[in-house]
Amino acid sequence: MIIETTALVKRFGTFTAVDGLDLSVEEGSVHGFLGPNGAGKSTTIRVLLGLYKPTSGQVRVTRRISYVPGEVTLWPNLTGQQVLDALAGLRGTRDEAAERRLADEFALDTRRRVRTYSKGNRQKVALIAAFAARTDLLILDEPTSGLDPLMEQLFQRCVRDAAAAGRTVLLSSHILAEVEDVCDTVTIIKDGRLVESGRLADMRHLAASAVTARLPEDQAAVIVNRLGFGDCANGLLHLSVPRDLVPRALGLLAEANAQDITCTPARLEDLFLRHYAVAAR
Ligand SMILES: Nc1ncnc2c1ncn2[C@@H]1O[C@H](COP(=O)(O)OP(=O)(O)OP(=O)(O)O)[C@@H](O)[C@H]1O
Repeated sequence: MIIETTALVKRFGTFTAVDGLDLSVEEGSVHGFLGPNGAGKSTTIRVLLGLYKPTSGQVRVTRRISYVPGEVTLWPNLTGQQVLDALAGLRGTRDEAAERRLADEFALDTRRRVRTYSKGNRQKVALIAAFAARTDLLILDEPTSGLDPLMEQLFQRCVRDAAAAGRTVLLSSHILAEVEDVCDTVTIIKDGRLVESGRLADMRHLAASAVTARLPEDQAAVIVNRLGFGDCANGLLHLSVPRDLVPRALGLLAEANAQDITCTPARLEDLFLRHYAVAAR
């Protein structure tokens, strides 16, 4: 594990922001870090970075980290290039060719002063510095909130490239499609506690597929009866089918000569929203 926290607690006065969190991130993985507002993601990340001292619990993490926050604040009077120079100076190692290539791809004019940059452009400076650095771990805390869709695509490619190069990525995000596209494992937290953690593929398996088909109501009723679930309205049958029962359900529909059969695999969005809602109760 490149990140491992055990029973991590972080209190601010009497308020407990992180409440006994076990977070494990395997080396080489792209790990999504999810949870509703105020769940404790940024606080956990700040503990990992050494910016906050844990109240109790253990933290193990590599020291070779690049970090990109959601709100990037930089020296306003420096140009983008001077900021990249300064960050490289602090880090001590540098791959200037990679920085130039990324600045080009992100279409960032590094000759301009940071003061004149939009939120997205400030994020680009931090992302370029992070991706170009030769660090083992990228900690990205909602890093794409200011990026347009084209840049979001480029961001996702950079994450995949980082993973292909053997680096680990911890990505905190509210953009579920982004997490679904780039992450292989996720941790969901709420109120500073773990709700769920594991491989995305396994979580998908736990969720139901949506099956619809058109067939006469009496035949639909037979299928609903045999499966033990389902709703039929206006000749359209709706089934929410656990993954392992999908072949059986489709077999029954084919036997009954159903028309317009559709089968949609579980969307992670539904799964996450369910988790958020369950956790919020
Ligand atoms: N320095 C601080 N002092 C007091 N309370 C804090 C401090 N930092 C965070 N908190 C509180 O801890 C809780 C967790 O905040 P945190 O920023 O870690 O959540 P988050 O999961 O990152 O949320 P979001 O998705 O909105 O960014 C919040 O209720 C917040 O108000």
